[in-house]
Amino acid sequence: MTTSQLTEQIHLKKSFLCIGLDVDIDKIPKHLLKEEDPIFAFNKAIIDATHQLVVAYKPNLAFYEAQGIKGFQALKKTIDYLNENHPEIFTIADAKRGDIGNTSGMYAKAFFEDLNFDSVTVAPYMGKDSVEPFLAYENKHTILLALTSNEGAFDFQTQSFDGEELYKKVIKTSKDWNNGQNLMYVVGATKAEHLREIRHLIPESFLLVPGVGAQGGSLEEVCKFGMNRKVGLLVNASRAVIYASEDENFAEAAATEAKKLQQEMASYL
Ligand SMILES: O=c1ccn([C@@H]2O[C@H](COP(=O)(O)O)[C@@H](O)[C@H]2O)c(=O)[nH]1
Repeated sequence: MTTSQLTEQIHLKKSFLCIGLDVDIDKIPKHLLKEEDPIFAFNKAIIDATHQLVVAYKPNLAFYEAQGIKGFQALKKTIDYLNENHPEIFTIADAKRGDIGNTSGMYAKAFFEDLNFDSVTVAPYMGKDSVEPFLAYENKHTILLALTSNEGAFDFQTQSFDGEELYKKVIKTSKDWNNGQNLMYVVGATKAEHLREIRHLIPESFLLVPGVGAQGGSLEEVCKFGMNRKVGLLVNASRAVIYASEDENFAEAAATEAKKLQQEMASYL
């Protein structure tokens, strides 16, 4: 999917909401446990109930890897279900990968060819040759961790080296990498006050913004400081949406929470 197609969807749906499919088997409604594949059954119900309200879904790989082969099968079924039924929805493998070049090439092949995600999150700290294998894929997107939503972001990312904060150095340096037009960046909603400066560095890039909902980030502030003339934002909420209810009505409850976020987003567009 191209970024223009993604922007079209944002305007069509009046939404830049991404739902995080972070499925913890211990948190899903108990009646689903008798299904052959409870994780996929949960995801399918959430997708069926919310797809008109969102422009992206983001399964976080940790939740699937934690379930071994069954988790991988559920992930594969989920991405296939999305690509077959909702090809207009942007998909993000939140995997935070990155390694020496030939290994990164294998990660890129796994997420872009085999699983056919539109994008994957990548850690920048092994540098250019660890990221460029992802960037080489046309119409696929590499979402680089810039300023993350967690407290530990202050340990390294906001520390100054040669008078410049490390996350800014990451952003500036990455712009010169081959196929840098395929980059997007992760900026936590909990760090919204940094978005104005980030927008000076990358006025046109899409930002994936996790941290509203369970982590307490403000959607209003994210929009105030982070929105560009083409919107340029994908705001993620996982737990606050998918675990809105533990009962049989969990998918409707998720849709209600997603609708609240979508309506607030519509008011900022
Ligand atoms: O800086 C980051 C990068 C990634 N994440 C991921 O986003 C979701 C957030 O989940 P919530 O339940 O809405 O808090 C989760 O998959 C994180 O691993 C992030 O939170 N911050």
